[in-house]
Amino acid sequence: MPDSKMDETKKKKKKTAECCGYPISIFFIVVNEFCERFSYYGMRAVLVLYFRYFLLWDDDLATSIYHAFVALCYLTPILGAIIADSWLGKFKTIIYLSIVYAVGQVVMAVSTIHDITDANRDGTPDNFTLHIALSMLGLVLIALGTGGIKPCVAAFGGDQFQEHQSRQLNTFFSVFYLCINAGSLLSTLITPVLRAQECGIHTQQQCYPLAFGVPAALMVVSLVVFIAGSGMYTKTAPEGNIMGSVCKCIWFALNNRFRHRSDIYPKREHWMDWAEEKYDKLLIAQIKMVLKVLFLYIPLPMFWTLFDQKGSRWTLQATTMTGDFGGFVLQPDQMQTVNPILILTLVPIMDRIIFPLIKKCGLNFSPLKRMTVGMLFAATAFIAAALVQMEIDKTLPNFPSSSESQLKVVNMHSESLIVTVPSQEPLLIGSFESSPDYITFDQQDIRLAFNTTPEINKDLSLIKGSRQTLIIPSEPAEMYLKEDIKSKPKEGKNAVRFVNGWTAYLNITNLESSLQPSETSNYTLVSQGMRKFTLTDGIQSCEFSRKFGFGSSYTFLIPSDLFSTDCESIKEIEDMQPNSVHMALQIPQYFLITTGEVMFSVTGLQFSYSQAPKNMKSVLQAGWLCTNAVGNIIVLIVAELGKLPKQWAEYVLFASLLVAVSIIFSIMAYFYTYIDPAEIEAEILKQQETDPDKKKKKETLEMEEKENEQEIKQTKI
Ligand SMILES: CC(C)C[C@H](NC(=O)CN)C(=O)O
Repeated sequence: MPDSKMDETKKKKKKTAECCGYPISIFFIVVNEFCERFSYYGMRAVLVLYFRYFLLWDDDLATSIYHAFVALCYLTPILGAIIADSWLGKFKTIIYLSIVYAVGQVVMAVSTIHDITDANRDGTPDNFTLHIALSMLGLVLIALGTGGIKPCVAAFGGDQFQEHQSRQLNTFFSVFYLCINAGSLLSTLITPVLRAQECGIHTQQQCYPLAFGVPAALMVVSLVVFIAGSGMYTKTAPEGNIMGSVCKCIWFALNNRFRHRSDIYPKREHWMDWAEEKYDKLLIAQIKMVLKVLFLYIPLPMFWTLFDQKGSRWTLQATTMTGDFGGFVLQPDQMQTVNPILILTLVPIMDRIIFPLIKKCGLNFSPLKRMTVGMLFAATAFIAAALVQMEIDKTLPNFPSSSESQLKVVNMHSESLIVTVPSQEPLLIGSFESSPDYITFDQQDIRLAFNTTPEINKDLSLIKGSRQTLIIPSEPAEMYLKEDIKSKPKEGKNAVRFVNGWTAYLNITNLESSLQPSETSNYTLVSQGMRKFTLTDGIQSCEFSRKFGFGSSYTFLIPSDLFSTDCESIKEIEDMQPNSVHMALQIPQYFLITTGEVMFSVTGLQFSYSQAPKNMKSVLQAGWLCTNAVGNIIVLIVAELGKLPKQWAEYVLFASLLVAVSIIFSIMAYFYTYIDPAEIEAEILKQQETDPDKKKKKETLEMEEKENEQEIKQTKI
């Protein structure tokens, strides 16, 4: 860094106003971070639902676009860092990219207003292409904004501290992390509630515009708060195209090393020293510092691979559990809020009690050791998840394998029936009852015999890997097969269907269409809690209520005396038991992974700042965030490729991989020597002032280059 610029920064640093030992300016930065994270996580909380139920994408497309968006959000930091460190400086970069971000959030919110294309006023958008185009544009702008400012805000916060405030600097990173999680916790709780409201101009629909609009407003607030602190910040000037210089310098070092590969040239301490002929010693030293840290980052994505499965695999696991806590009911996706809640409690405990206690015991719990322990905690969390999964597996129905088929028989006939089934004892099925459970067959084609008069023999061709129910209506000869669900219903919901034993058409609330006599409806999904169904044939009606748990499936048999018994004679057949393992069992795994996160992520954030040269702080923050993006990409790949037959086995595999990676990381960390970049930089600057060799080396190189050029010309002639 040129001396004049260093002096300028120092001069500015002297002026910063303090409160309790902290620069006042960081107040604006942490509030800005809180609002920004509220905006980001709030929008993310309802994004998949928007894809699924507004744009009507299928599950796979919705999940893939969601993960691709998250990965993009953690890849764009490198762009933001380059802009900040090389061109605009952190302050301006944060302002400009925050504007892009806010515009993105507004575009996203606009894309969710169904009325803008609902010309026929039926409550569904008429022009999906416009909504998709707007939302994709919004998401790209958001990813650019959120990712772009992310490395700059943390580093800019760090820049506000002076040399004597190193203790406060560490606390700042913890408070910064607290704000991230406070913002994420509040928005994850609030935006789903906003989404559940109904709003609209022509028709009342789920209120996505409000759920996306509030995060957009918070982003504007975040920008205003940041600008409000403008007069108080320490602003370090950008250093010119630093990334360009870094790349050229590395390229030159590699080239020069290759040109001097013969043994006659004396070895140099580091391969980057081969750039000495042309480049500043300071730049070379700075690149060495950055490369050393980036090398150390190589194993880190594995941590995020496990960490980010909270939102996917662990939430899916929660859908096979029960969330009834007596006084309140927790939905499967709400379990994720346990993470920010624990962060808010664990960060102060670690900072104020655990780490000082460890220090008091005389143990050197260095940042890299903390990160290793953090990884081990995350691995243990996955072992805990595997144990919970084993408990769940014990309660799951025995679903058919891909070569098996399963069958249940429902008798709606007025008399009991004896059914002869291949390689089974004959089944006695009472009138208006079903066979006790699904019968599993290895073959697809089976023949059933019924003791009706005359006897009926029925050849069935079952579907492999499926569960089916054979419905025997009041007229047994008209029996038919109906396909059943073969996995737990999504999102912890309950799948219900009705078989119409009433003598006329029936309309049932929540069902798509009316039911003909003897017909079986398709499944409809209902949430946990008390649910009411009104059944009517257009003349008479009655109400049927039932309390549902999580993840069950029922077939309700409607009798011929439906209205005379006021719906009370409806019979339920439990096709799938409700979940019985409690979601509270997930708390230990959340506790372990969050402890791991505090040790790994908060420390990593501090480490990336402290080990970076002054002009590359944002670049290193971006490198740190990229480890997260790579982790997310690994999740995508593993989810696609590595389908293990048992979920618990997959958890154990991930835990083992992380243990292996943490061992490698601890070895790498053992050889890492902590540095004070400012000290090294100052020393080199001092040396350079008195180095007569430098000029000579440059001259020699220039001469060599000229000679080469002449040689080339002569050869051409
Ligand atoms: C760990 C993320 C890369 C950073 C952080 N997330 C959390 O703190 C989640 N507990 C964020 O900045 O969003």
